[in-house]
Amino acid sequence: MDSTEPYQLHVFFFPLMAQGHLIPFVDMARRFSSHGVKVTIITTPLNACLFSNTIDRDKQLGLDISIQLIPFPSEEAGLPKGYENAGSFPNFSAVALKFFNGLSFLQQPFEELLQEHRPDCVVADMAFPWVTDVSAKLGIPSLIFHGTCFFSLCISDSFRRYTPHENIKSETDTFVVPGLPDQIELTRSQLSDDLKKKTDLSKMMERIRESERKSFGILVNSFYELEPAYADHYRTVVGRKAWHVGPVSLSNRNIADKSERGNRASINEHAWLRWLDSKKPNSVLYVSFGSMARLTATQLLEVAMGIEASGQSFIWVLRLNAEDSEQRRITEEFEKKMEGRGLIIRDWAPQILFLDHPAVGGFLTHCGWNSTLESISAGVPMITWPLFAEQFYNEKLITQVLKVGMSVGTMEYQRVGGEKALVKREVIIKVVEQLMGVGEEAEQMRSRARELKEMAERAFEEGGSSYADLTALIEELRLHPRPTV
Ligand SMILES: O=c1ccn([C@@H]2O[C@H](COP(=O)(O)OP(=O)(O)O[C@H]3O[C@H](CO)[C@@H](O)[C@H](O)[C@H]3O)[C@@H](O)[C@H]2O)c(=O)[nH]1
Repeated sequence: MDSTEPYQLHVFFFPLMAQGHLIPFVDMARRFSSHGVKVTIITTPLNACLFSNTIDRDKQLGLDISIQLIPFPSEEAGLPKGYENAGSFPNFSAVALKFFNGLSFLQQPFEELLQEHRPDCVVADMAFPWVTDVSAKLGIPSLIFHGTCFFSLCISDSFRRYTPHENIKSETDTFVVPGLPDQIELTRSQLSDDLKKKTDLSKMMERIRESERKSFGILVNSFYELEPAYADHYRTVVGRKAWHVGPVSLSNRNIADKSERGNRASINEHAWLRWLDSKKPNSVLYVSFGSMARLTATQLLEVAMGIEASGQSFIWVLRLNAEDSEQRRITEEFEKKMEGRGLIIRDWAPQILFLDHPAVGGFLTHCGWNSTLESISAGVPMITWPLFAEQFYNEKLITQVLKVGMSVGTMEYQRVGGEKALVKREVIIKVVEQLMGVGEEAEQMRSRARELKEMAERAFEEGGSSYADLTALIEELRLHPRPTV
């Protein structure tokens, strides 16, 4: 190598096997690679199939990026063969503990890869808290990725620090989350059980925090201008070193990468594009609950009836339970009735292409952070319907801080795959009409959403805050002592 050339860093990326984590991880890895870093993504065979075409295209463009496979420990974890991704299980709640416990079996193959390749840095999902120690043994710095925004990381920190929820008797009384830049209120009913009592998952969260403290820092898929008060709060009050590198979905520049992102879409591109092209700007509502959630038959019916009565054109991405004939019947009948006015997509949609289409004017979302940030990056206001994880926190950022969304008003934390709370059709009709209508509030939201889109693009481009943070991180890693051999 020419001695004037900067040293080429080698970074391992190790995502959790769940679409909400795998997708931003792959985007992030590709982003590092486009900055001249040699990148290796570590995952299991069935997860690799979900993005290997994209990586092959990057390689053809000359990027130094590759995938290293390790076996998924189905047998050791007591899980059926052929399921390697959290979103592929019909009822993830029922197997979540086995799945997370099973992740520890990945430690040995991961350690062997580290020994063999000695990368300069590891970016690991928070779900692998052992990575920090394993890497430190070899003198390799590790960065942790949570998948969510600064805002929600700050709320989680406040719960740990002040435990405000422990002094509240009622599940439905609101309380203020202490110590934050804004007055954010939640109810106990919106919190996960793992926060309210000691469970195996809450013990795992303890290990995650410990590994965070020992790590080199945190990577965040967000941009500074979106949540400046929370980015500052996280760095100064929570006290973690953090780099914001998002919105990482903007790493996908061409149609092939966008349409195959995370999976192969289950609808032909010409069919949906022709359909959306035939619609007026901002006239279509996009409805999706992410990669994990499955609504009950009763809830599906309420959504269907609500959308029908609202008179709104729509695209609805459905994730059904294969064995539930009632779900199939309801949605098939609805699909027939709505022909022309609505497009129903089963399993997987090219979400970022939909959100980017000028006809899409609103997104009914479960507030997963990726969907939220993708909607913001596309300038699309949201209807918020949080279900689980940190989605109730994200909802507050959307509706209260950024003011680019309206809530359906759900109050109850759900288990993944077992959604029970019922949002009635009347509520759906009202909020759809409000967001997609011509009122002043909706107009202001659309205008704020457009501003955020521009800010997101600027942050990601050369000269922007996310670009600068990534460049600074790469420089800092270059100065870090090389791993021990
Ligand atoms: O048909 C689909 C469905 C989903 N997606 C993509 O899949 C991702 C889904 O991620 P997200 O919106 O964050 O939802 P979940 O899959 O539910 O994500 C989990 O992980 C996130 C990151 O930690 C958390 O914010 C969520 O609460 C948690 O449920 C997004 O990139 C979507 O664009 C598609 O492309 N097509």
